[in-house]
Amino acid sequence: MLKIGITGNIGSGKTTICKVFEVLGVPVFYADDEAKKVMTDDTELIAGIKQTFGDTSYLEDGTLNRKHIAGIVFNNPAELTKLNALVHPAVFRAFDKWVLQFDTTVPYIMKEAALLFESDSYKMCDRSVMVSAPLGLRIKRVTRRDGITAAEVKGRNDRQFSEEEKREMANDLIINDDTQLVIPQVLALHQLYLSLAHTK
Ligand SMILES: CC(C)(COP(=O)(O)OP(=O)(O)OC[C@H]1O[C@@H](n2cnc3c(N)ncnc32)[C@H](O)[C@@H]1O)[C@@H](O)C(=O)NCCC(=O)NCCS
Ligand SMILES: Nc1ncnc2c1ncn2[C@@H]1O[C@H](COP(=O)(O)OP(=O)(O)OP(=O)(O)O)[C@@H](O)[C@H]1O
Repeated sequence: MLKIGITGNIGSGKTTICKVFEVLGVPVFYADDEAKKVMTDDTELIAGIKQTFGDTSYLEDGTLNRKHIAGIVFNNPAELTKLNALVHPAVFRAFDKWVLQFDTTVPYIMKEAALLFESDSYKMCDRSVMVSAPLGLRIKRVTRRDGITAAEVKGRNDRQFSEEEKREMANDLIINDDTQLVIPQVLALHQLYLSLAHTK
């Protein structure tokens, strides 16, 4: 079974594109969602987060105070490094466990992660694909989707590898810039991954 990492900077459209792969029957692991899950389920991790970012990191109902944490980490690279060091190992463990449920009847699975390259998790994949879109369009999408400011989106984007670096590192590319059709690009890659899986 082939493991394909799919990434892209904030607002590139990687989740949207993964939904298309899912329609084609491809199982997808969403690392960003899993990060949120472990941060509210894993008691050791919760204790570590409270110790590092304060008790206000969680709301009274036990949910993550995302605004509080985002306010700290996206304004201070050293704090972001601490958060990543706490959360990423738990997400890696969850992925290793998730992958075990698939047998050889599944030709390939995908791991969707904003930080596939930054966190080195691409090294656990056989191949990678990057979803690319210009910054202006990504800012427009995320301000609309999340109700955060353009400056906040830019701040997060600045904490990620550049579009150019990611394009260089990825094996494959999907352009999601509102000018090129996405579905034909996904179908072409799906055929490629099926053929690679059969020759693996
Ligand atoms: C700081 C948190 C609480 C903010 O939550 P919020 O709901 O506002 O954002 P969300 O998690 O949906 O992320 C939205 C986008 O922000 C960017 N982003 C998130 N985490 C990071 C990070 N550690 N470094 C750089 N960019 C990031 C990504 O492009 C992501 O897709 C949250 O992002 C978080 O816990 N991040 C740490 C875990 C992590 O690294 N997740 C991403 C990969 S596993
Ligand atoms: N080709 C497209 N056409 C129209 N809207 C799109 C397209 N691609 C993405 N979007 C919209 O842009 C927003 C961002 O897309 P999506 O959530 O898939 O990006 P992402 O890369 O997963 O973002 P993040 O890194 O912030 O989690 C969503 O509201 C989505 O519906």
